This record gives sequence, C-alpha cells and structure tokens, in this order.
Amino acid sequence: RSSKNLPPGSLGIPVIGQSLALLRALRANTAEEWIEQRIRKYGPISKLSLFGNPTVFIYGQAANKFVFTSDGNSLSNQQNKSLRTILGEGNLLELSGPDHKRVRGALMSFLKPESLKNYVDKMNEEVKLHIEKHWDNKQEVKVLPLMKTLTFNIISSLLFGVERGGRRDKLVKWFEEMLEGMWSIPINLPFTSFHRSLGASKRVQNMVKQLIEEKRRGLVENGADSHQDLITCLLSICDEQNRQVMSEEEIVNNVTLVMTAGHDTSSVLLTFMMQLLANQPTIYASVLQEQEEIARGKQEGESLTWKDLGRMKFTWRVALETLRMHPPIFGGFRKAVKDIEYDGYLIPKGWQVFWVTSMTHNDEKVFAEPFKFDPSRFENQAAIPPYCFVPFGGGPRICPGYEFAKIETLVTIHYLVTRFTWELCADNRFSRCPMPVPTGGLPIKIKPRKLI
Ligand code: HEM
Repeated sequence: RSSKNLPPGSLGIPVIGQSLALLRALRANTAEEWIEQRIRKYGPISKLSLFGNPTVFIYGQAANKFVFTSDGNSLSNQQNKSLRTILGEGNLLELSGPDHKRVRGALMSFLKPESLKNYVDKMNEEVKLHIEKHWDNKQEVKVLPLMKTLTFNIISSLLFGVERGGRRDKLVKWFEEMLEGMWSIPINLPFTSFHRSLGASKRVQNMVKQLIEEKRRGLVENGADSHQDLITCLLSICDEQNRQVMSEEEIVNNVTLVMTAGHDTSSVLLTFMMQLLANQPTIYASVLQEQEEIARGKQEGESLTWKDLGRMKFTWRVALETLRMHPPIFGGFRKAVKDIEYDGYLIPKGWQVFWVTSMTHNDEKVFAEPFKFDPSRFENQAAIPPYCFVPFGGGPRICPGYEFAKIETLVTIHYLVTRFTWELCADNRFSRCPMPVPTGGLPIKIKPRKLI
C-alpha cells in the first residue's frame, strides 16, 4: 500500500453514496455546478461513491491525459454491470490489451474514412427518404425523436445491411426495449426493467446471428462484396493463417455495441445543432451560404459526394462547437487495476476514476469566453491544447465512430438547412438522462424553402 493519503471527500451513505445527488443534478441540468461545488469544497481531486463503487473524481488536461492514455495495466475500462450483461462480455468496452487492439482494428477497417467515403451515397439516400417521410408537408416536428429514427435507420442500413421493412421495424422495437434497462439496477426478476432489457437483447442478438448466417452464405456462395456492410466486413477479416479475426460471439456483441454507441450520440448532436442554429442567426446564415453553394452545383436529385463533404468546413466547425457546449457523453469511468498515485494522492486498486467532458470544454483558460457559441475556435484545431476538447474521448479508446458521425451530421444538416426554415416552439432548457434531452424533444415549426 502506498504511503499517500486518500483524496479528500466523503463516500457518503453506503451503496447510494452521491449517486442520487449526481443523477438529480444531471436531470436538472445542474451537474456542472454540482461538480464545481465539489471542487470548491475539496479541491481538484476528491473521493466520492458513485453507483455502488468508491470513486475518485479528477479533472483538467492532465487528468484527461491520464485517463485516456493509461494502459490496461493501471486503468481498465469500467462499465456498469447492466450494460456489460446486456451487450455481452466480448464487446469492445470490456476488452483490453491485445484483444481490444484486435477487435478495434477489425471495426476500424469498416469505420475508417477510406472505407466510409464509399457510403456517402447510401447515407444520402437514407436522409432523403427520412425527410420525405417525416418532414415534407409537416408544419411542426419534434427533432430529437426524428433524429433517433434517422440515425437508427442509417446504422441499420450501413452497418447491418438491414433495409426498410418488417425486419428493421422489429429490430428498432427490440433495440429500444434493450436500451431502457442499460442503466438500470441489474436485478433479473420478471418485473424489472433489467429483465425486459435482457429479453430484448436476446432477440436483437438472435437477429444479428441470423444476419451473420445470411452474410456468410452471401460471401461463400455468391462472392458478395466484403465491404457491403459492417457484418460482412467483420466476417471477411482473416489473420495470416486465414482464420477469422473475430469470433461469432464477438461480432454479435460488437455489432450490438456499435448500434448502441452510435445511435443516441449522433442524434443528440444533430438535435442541438438545430437548436443552436435557430438561436444564432449569423452562424445560421453562414451555414446556409456554405450549403447552398454546394446545392447549387447539383442537378435535381444528384447525391452529395465525399468531395462535397470536404467543402462543408464551416458546418463541421459548428458541429464541433455544438459538441464542446453540449457533449452527448457527460463523462465516464475507468477502474484502477492496482494502487495508483495521482497528484500526491492514492487511488486504491478496484476504485473507479471519474472524468467529466465539460470540465476542460468550459475552462476559460482553454476556451476564452466558454459560454459563447463561437465556431471560429475550431479554425485551427491544432492550436487547441491536447486532451482538452474531448467529446469523442481520447487515446487508444477514442471514439471509432468519429468519421461516421461526421458524415451523417453533414449530410443531414445539408438537407435540413437547404430545404427548411425553422423556429423553436419551446425554451432552450434540457435535462440529462444521461444524454441531454431538450424540453419536449425540441418541437419546431418548419416551413419549406426553395434554393435561392
Ligand atoms: C456525435 C457522436 C458521437 C460521440 C459524441 C461519441 C462519443 C464517444 C466517446 C466519448 C467515447 C469514449 C468513451 C471512453 O473513453 O470511455 C466513444 C467510444 C466509442 N464510440 Fe462513440 N461517439 C459518437 C458516435 C459514434 C458512432 C456513430 C459510433 C459507431 C458507428 C460510435 C462507436 C463507439 C465505440 C464502438 C466506442 C468504444 C471504443 C473503444 O472502447 O475502443 N460512436 N464514443
């Protein structure tokens, strides 16, 4: 045991600790203040108890670097038990060392920009169909639920090759049931939400197994394109001995993870972009100008291309600034694999380490006037100190869906901005559950617009 002391703070009431206080603050959207208060009381490093585990909260550039770059020998990934059971033990979040590298490498072979650039057309088609079905001829829409539908459909089509129809409808229903219990207490009794979620997860996983079988047949019998979707791609990746790099169970677990990790996050980003654009007329005008220039160069019905996305520089800066101010992921946990000394204190083996995204995002030493919406901060991203802008995390576990999220965001905003004008019907408040949810799911009044 180290001679260092534990950080200041209290572990609170057994089991419950400070979990309810944090959850209450998240729901009231005062979690940042709640954390500021802790810092004023205990300083930059403090102990508390969250979700049944003793925890050390740390923040700032050095803390982020420590969390994101520590290898599995000092900090391992720490997910709650419900999430782990529902997604399955072979999901990337549970893996470390060579297994993490192997599975992540396989996922990246589909999610890297060089592969994804071939799917802009497909993304484009999903977005246009979504707008025809849910936005055209409407006066009022709720943005968040629609963005969830859209991002789910994009994932179904691009990653699983499940197109519109009965199968996709079933998948979305089970998937939503599965999500409900992911952050629940892991008690498996017939009336608990964890139990319902586990049942839904079985159905989702069975469908993925069925898909795997179909894709395997497609590859063997019909010589299908190995890059037609994520599942086919994962089935085709082999090592030097020609053995499949990922087991079937790993494919099932990771396909379910990607569905979960890529769905809410992107829909939250799109929703807050719509809100911020409605509140920022000058920025909205610049986004519109950029998008109209691209739209004017297109024939009727012509799809956006990878090159077009490369020209949407200002729009992407707006997305980055939205992520700075409203990061979908509030923060996360790691687990100390051994006793660790950090900043003069002891983090004992088995304790959690808690990091919070907005601590550096709202730090005026890093981002001047942090509460001002200013996309120009991202004109020179290299000037932002490392480990300070972390909506996608950092280090070896940095979000592998970054490029996927970027493409779907740019394509969606292109069509929404060029085809509609909108005004907000509710206030700008939101709560976190744990993703940010704006009042009423962000209802807006929309009007169609023509290209000028
Ligand atoms: C705006 C959209 C998104 C945001 C803000 C976001 C944020 C994050 C963050 C913060 C992490 C790291 C968590 C940690 O270090 O503990 C992460 C990991 C991950 N994300 Fe995303 N994400 C987004 C979109 C996506 C998409 C579209 C996909 C899939 C297509 C995806 C798949 C994943 C996966 C698989 C991991 C785990 C990586 C690992 O452990 O190595 N994400 N994401």
